[in-house]
Amino acid sequence: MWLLIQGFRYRPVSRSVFPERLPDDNTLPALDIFIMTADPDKEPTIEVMNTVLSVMAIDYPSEKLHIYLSDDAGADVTLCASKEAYSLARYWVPFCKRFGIAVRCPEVFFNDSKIDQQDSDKEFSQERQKIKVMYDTFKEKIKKLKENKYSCATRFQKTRQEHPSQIEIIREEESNSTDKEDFTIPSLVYVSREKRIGVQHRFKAGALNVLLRVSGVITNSPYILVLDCDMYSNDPSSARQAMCFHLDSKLSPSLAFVQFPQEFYNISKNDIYCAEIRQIFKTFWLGLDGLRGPVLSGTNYFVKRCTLYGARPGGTSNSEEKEISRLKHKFGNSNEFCLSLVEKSSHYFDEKITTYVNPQKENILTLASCDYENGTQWGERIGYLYGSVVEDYFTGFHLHCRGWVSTYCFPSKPAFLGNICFLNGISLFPEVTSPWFGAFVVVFLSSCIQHLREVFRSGRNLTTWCNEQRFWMMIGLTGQLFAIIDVFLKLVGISAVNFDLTNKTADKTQIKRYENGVFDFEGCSLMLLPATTLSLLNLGALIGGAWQMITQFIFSCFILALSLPLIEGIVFRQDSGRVPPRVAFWSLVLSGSIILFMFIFC
Ligand SMILES: O=c1ccn([C@@H]2O[C@H](COP(=O)(O)OP(=O)(O)O[C@H]3O[C@H](CO)[C@@H](O)[C@H](O)[C@H]3O)[C@@H](O)[C@H]2O)c(=O)[nH]1
Ligand SMILES: [Mn+2]
Repeated sequence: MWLLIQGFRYRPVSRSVFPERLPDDNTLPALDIFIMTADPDKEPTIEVMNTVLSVMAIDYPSEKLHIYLSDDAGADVTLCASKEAYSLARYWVPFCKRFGIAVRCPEVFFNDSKIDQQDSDKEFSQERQKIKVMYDTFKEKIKKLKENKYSCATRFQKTRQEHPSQIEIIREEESNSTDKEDFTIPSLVYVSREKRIGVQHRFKAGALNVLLRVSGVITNSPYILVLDCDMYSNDPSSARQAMCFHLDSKLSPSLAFVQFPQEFYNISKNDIYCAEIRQIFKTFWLGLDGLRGPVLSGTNYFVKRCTLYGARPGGTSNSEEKEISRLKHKFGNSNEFCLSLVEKSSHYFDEKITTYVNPQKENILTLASCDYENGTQWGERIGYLYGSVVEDYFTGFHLHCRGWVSTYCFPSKPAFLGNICFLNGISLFPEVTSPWFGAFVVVFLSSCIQHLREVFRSGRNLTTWCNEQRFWMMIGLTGQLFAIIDVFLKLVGISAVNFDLTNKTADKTQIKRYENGVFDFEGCSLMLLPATTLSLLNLGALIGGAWQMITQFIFSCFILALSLPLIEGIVFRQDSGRVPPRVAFWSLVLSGSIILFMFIFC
C-alpha cells in the first residue's frame, strides 16, 4: 500500500502565474461558467446567488463571460432569484470593478468588518452603503420567494422529479430596473433540464452534458469553468490565472484543464473529520502535476470545451468526420448543436469559435430533454461519462488516457472558497436527543434481533449468538481486514496467489483449550494487533470517559463484552494460549499512546 502511493511524491511541482503578462484583453478567449445546483432546500438560494454574483464580477472582459446556472430541481425560487441577482449585478459588477474589490462575493464583502472601519475614501463609503441597501433588499426578496410570498415565474405544474426543460436567457433588456448604469455585465442563462420519473437523469454528469449542449448553441465559448453552487469566487483574477496555462503556446496544445484546489472557509479549528482533504489537494495533486496532471476534481477547474467532445491533442479531422450526418450519429439529432461543432472552423474542433447565435427556443429546449441522448455517444465517449458515481475522476482519467494533460494551480490566495457542511457540528453517532437516534437504535437492534432469530431457527441458543457476534468483530478486524489488503496486492500483481494449507496438527493443550471453549491465541502474529488495540482502546475509553454518556456507555459495554476474550488473553491469562506477549505489548503501547495523544490534544 505504501509503495503504491509513492508515485505522488516522485515529482511534485508547484507553479506560479503572472496574469499581468497576459496579452491584450481583446485577445482573451471567451469563457462559459457552469454553476450547478440541485435542491433549493439543501443548497440555500442566497448562497447560490452569491456564487453567481461573485463570478459575474470577476476580472475578465464582461462581453466574454457567460454564466449558466443549472437547476436540477427546476425550482421557481431559483429562476426568480436569478433574475433578481441579475438586476443586482448591474450595480454590483461595476462597483467591484471600479474600486478593485478583493473578494467579490457580496455576502463576504458586506460581512468584512475591516472594510467597515476603512472610511478613508468618502466616495467608496457612499457607494458601498448604497449597494449594501440593495443587497439587503435582494436578500429580503429571496426570503419572500422562499416563503412563497411572491413569484416571478408563470407557474406550471412541476415537481423536482418531474418537470419539462426550461431555459431562460436573462439579458439586459429583460431586467425591469430603469436607472441602470452604463456598463456591460456578463450574460446569465438559467437552465433546468427535463426530468421524468423513471428516466435516469445521471446526476451531475447528466446536468453538465445538458449545459455543454445548451451553451454550445448559445455562446460556444472555447473554455469552461465548472463550479459547484457553494464555491464562490474568492480571487477575481482566477480566470486570468487559468489563461496563463491555456494560452501558453508550449503547454496549450495538449492541455485539457487547469484544476484549482477545493478550499473551504468554515473548516473547524481541529478539523477532526479531515474536511480539508489536505492529502489530496496539498500533497497528491502537486505530485500528479509533475506526471500527467491532477485528476479532474468536480469543481474549480477551467476545461477546454473540445476535449469533452472526444477530441485528441493535435488531432485534426478529415472532412468526412465533419459531415453533419456523422456528427448527428455521435452527438444527437440537433442541427444547431452539430453546426456549433464545425461552424466558422477549418478544423473539426476549432477552439477559437465563439459564436453568439440566437437559436430557436424550441431547439434549445430539445437539447435539455430526457430523450435527447438516446442512441448517441453522450456519457459513453462524449461529454461527462456516466459509468461511475464520481463522474469527475472518471471523466478526467479518460481525458488523460486520450493523451491530454492537466495542470494544477494552487495560488496562496484561494481562487474559490466553499462551504463545508457535512459532519460539521454533526456527531458521528446520533445523540440521544436527536430524532435520528431512534432510527439508529432500530437499525442496531433489528440487526441483532434478525441474527438472533436466524440462530434460534437453526436450533442454537444465545451462546451461539454471542459467539458469532464476537467472532465477526474479531475476524473483521484481523483476517478479513488483511484479506482485503491481500486480494488487492494480488490484483495489482504484487503478491502472488497462494494457498495456505491449514495446519491439521494440534497438541494436547490446544485440544483441551478448544474443548473447554477457551480462545487460543498461541502463535498469533501481529495481525491480531488491530483487534487487541481497539479492544484496549475501548476499555480505556470506557473507564476514562464514557460514564458521562449513557449511550456511549452501553455501546462501549457491548464492544467490551465482544472483546472480553481478547482482554482476558492480554491481561489475565498465563497459559500458553494467551495473547502472545509481544502482541499484547504492542497493543498496550499503541492504545496507550492513542489515549495519551487524545488527552493532550483533544
Ligand atoms: O443530480 C445532481 C446532483 C448534484 N448536482 C450538483 O453537483 C454538485 C456536487 O454535489 P454535492 O452534493 O455537493 O456533492 P459533493 O460530495 O460535495 O461533491 C464532490 O464529489 C462530486 C463527485 O465526485 C464532485 O462532482 C463534486 O465537485 C465534489 O465536490 C452540487 O453543486 C450539486 O448541486 C447536480 O447538479 N445534479
Ligand atoms: Mn459539495
